[in-house]
Amino acid sequence: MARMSDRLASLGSLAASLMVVYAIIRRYLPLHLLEHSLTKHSFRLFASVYPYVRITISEFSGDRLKRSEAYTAVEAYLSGSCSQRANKLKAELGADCNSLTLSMDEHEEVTDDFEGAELWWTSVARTPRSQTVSFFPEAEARRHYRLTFHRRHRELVIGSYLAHVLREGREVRRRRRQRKLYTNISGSRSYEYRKTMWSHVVFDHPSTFDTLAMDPGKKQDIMDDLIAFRNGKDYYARIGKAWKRGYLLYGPPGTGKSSAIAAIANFLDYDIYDLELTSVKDNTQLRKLFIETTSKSIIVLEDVDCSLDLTGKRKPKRKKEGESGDKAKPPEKEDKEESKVTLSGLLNFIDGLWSACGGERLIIFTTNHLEKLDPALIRRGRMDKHIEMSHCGFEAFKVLAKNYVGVDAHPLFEAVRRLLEEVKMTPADVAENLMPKSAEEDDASCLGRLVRALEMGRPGAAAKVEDGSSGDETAESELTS
Ligand SMILES: Nc1ncnc2c1ncn2[C@@H]1O[C@H](COP(=O)(O)OP(=O)(O)OP(=O)(O)O)[C@@H](O)[C@H]1O
Ligand SMILES: [Mg+2]
Repeated sequence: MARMSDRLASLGSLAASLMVVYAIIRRYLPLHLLEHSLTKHSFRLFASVYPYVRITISEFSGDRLKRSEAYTAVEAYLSGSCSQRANKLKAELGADCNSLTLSMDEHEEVTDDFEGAELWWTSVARTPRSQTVSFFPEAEARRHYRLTFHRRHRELVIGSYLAHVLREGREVRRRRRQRKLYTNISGSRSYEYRKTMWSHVVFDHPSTFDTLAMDPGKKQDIMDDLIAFRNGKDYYARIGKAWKRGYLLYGPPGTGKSSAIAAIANFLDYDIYDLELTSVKDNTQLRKLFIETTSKSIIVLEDVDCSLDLTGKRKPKRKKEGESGDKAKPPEKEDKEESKVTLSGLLNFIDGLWSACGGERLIIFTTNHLEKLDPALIRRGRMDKHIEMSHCGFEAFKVLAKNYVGVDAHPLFEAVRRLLEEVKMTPADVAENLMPKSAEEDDASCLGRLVRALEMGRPGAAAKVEDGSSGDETAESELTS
């Protein structure tokens, strides 16, 4: 594949000949009256023999405040191909701080192919000839990418290649970016003075569908649904529905609702907006919060039954079984001041006209008490998919056993299977029993602890312990063997 610089070298000799001819004409003929028109014509003549078109993409647009999105997309697009083709590369620390991201160094050229057309990208940096002293000389350089291609590819480049570069470049940037976990809880209440109502940290939760313990069929169903949603842009447009989907995760505490949300975010590679309703002043603020969310994100309302009661008057959040009412309840005054988000405001938030802006958002509610929720809030269309997170079954146990003690099969599995049919234990409790308590503890010991805990949970187990009789003789013999 010929480099653009080689092709330009041969064109250069043609241009040089033309310039010599032009210089001779200028020297010997009184052309001052005709100079303007001749210059124009000589350029036309040169353009007619110069078959290449150039497009320049500058780093900063007019105001120089923000890097142009087109430039960053081209930079990301080229970083993939340049690592294989360019000779001079620049390396910077990537978003994960563990790897280096490569990009083309200045005045370097790479060749690209697109549908049979050959195109050349050059990275150019020019330092302005000003004498001003800058503390950041690097930042002063004006950079741009130059795309050069044969004029016969003009339609292809303008019609589809540039869109391809933008799309691919954005995708590369998306893959490299760090995902974020946003919250609307803020130390200061003066949202008005801040640029955004959300604050964020880097989202780095290790939960995935591989580590999530649930029935494999149910898990696959959720994953298929998520894939259909992520690829559903055209479908949603065709059926006239905003590109968003509601999930309701319900089940007792410790069954993996929050873990499932993290697994979904990791699976889709989306950001999470964790919405704390009790910190939202009113419906207007709720709408603002929604508008400020970006696409490719999950908006989460945890324990929605505790955030808003069915009459629209909010209750303090996080008031769960075992928690004292006083602890969870905010001061009286604050309650009165902030009880302005209504049920209808929340319904609007989920599927009002504003909720369609931006697209590609998943809204997930979690609750421990499905029966407490207003049917309007969870009807299909608002919460399209209802997922029950239930007590640990044998299949879910196998996932936990693999993750926590690294075993796929063990003689104690049969006892666990029988006991799980009888005893309701949450995956959180199963996981806690399986977790080795010291570096020396082996898999049999961890599984044995789980079997004993399950035995204790059997109906009437306490009475049997008191009268000295054993619960499950088979399990007992497997444990001692
Ligand atoms: N299905 C599961 N798969 C894997 N781990 C689980 C699962 N359920 C619970 N766990 C473990 O138990 C812990 C608590 O789970 P999680 O916070 O997801 O429960 P939850 O349903 O959100 O509970 P709550 O209703 O109290 O918010 C997690 O840190 C995780 O390690
Ligand atoms: Mg939770």
